[in-house]
Amino acid sequence: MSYAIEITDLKKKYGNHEVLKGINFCVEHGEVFGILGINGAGKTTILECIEGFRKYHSGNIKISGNIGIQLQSASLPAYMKVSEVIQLFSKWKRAEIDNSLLMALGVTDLQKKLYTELSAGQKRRLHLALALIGKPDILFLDEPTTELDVEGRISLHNEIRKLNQNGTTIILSSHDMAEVEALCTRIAILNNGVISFIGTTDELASKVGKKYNIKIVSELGENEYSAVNVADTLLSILEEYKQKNIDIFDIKVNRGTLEQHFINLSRGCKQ
Ligand SMILES: Nc1ncnc2c1ncn2[C@@H]1O[C@H](COP(=O)(O)OP(=O)(O)OP(=O)(O)O)[C@@H](O)[C@H]1O
Repeated sequence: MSYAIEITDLKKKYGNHEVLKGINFCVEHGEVFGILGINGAGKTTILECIEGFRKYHSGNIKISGNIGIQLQSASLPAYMKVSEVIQLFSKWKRAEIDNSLLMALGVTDLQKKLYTELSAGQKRRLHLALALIGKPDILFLDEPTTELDVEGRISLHNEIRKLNQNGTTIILSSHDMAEVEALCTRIAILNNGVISFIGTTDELASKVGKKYNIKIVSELGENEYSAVNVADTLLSILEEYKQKNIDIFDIKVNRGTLEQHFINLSRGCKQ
């Protein structure tokens, strides 16, 4: 089988700090593949090694297709106009500017603005548009929706989905399990320099077991409970509050993040 990306035994150190201790994974053509991990786990390092921006000490990286890379925030000169940045990138990539793409990403109306005048969300959109000049087969997104509000995240997620439906293979890094659940066909979780899980989010859920957090805000303050069966647990909590005549002001039920469960499991923490 031919893969879009094949990584074999990738190792990387910064001084004596071994950040990647032998990473192995493949990304299939047409996948949205997520790399997850806590701060400092090495997500950006992996992406930058694959993109060719970072040297690595050993291992192999094979890429099949042309690539587009979404820049990090504040990575362009502050006083360049958006139109100038777009022209610069299209010359550099020797590709025509795709006006329909700029329109779809909401970049058309920003062209007269200086880069420094853009909001975080507008910068993310511009960075995505720049990454897509030349129609890459494989798109790299490093924490694509950090700093965005809910509306900005949803709209960028929709654009990412559309790109994937049109055949672009996407590899993204994130700390946000909700984001990767919404977007990714498969995920890899990075932990202490190795991949401690690879598979679908459903496979991860069945591996760690589904748990929910119940938060009760009452006249006594906030109390949190963990539950596998929400209805049964909630019922018994409510009975207890009723018997003790305690006023409840608010109840919230969230699914505990799969990522946290998994990281806890792999560190041997009590669930
Ligand atoms: N240029 C560098 N020199 C020295 N150490 C570095 C360098 N870049 C990264 N590191 C270290 O390597 C580790 C992994 O960093 P990396 O940025 O790859 O993690 P990350 O998972 O992307 O983190 P985050 O989620 O915070 O962006 C961290 O401990 C970091 O301090």
